Amino acid sequence: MTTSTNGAFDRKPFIAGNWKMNMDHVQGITLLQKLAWTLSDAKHDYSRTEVAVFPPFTDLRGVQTLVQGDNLDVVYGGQDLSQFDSGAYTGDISGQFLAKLGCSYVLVGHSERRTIHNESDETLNAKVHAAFKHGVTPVLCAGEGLEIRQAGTHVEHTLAQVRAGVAGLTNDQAAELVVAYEPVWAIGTGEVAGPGDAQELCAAIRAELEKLFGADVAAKTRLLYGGSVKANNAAAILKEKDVDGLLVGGASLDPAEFANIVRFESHLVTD
Ligand SMILES: O=C[C@H](O)COP(=O)(O)O
Repeated sequence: MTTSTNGAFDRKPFIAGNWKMNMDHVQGITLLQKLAWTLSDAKHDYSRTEVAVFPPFTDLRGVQTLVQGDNLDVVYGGQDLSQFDSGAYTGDISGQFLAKLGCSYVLVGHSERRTIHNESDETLNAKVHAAFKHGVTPVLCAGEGLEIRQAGTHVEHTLAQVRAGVAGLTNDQAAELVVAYEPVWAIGTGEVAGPGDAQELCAAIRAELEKLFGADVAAKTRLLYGGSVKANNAAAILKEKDVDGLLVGGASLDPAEFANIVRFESHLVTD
């Protein structure tokens, strides 16, 4: 993450909490209230760092009501969407429904969807297009498992997932897209990829986007790192040039911890 001479970030930092299958709709409201109070007490500047939460589908209506009722600057999104608009797809959720609930974002291709639900690159590309069709910005997730990391093919593996996910996007869509690099071996394990690992992959993804869409587009696309992020490692990862934000799992369930991650700027050590 680099800043220009006036102290503005090249791309607006994006700190996102993925609640996964945690927090029922009552617990979710309490969590979001506590997070908003904590950030308000700390006078968090939302115009400087965007804050997003990704609750389970069943929480979204309550989150929408709280955000609207209390005028919160927190944005929110779904953890998945269907590639289809409507119809006989039992259990699936249309991007149209997410848009109607005020979702700004939707996760696409989280490793837990790729592995547990066997979602293919082709399906995920259709989901990316479905999100844009309904006016919801996709956060496309990509990253390698441990065996691929050990074999040393993690860069090519991740880039192949990204290429498949962004196929057919317009330049405007590619600029709006968010991509999250999440090495599977670092998710929920306590194993954190070092800042250098996060930078290596984010730089490679940006270079790939530049090849596909041009330098102007690639300079706008925000790239996140996710995998065992905590308040004590967030700032170091975000200091890396091509890392524009974080996708946080477990630590986003603790409002104090997550608020500290959001407030990474106060932990930045100047060289
Ligand atoms: O979506 C979030 C990532 O899967 C990271 O989860 P984690 O922070 O619990 O490792």
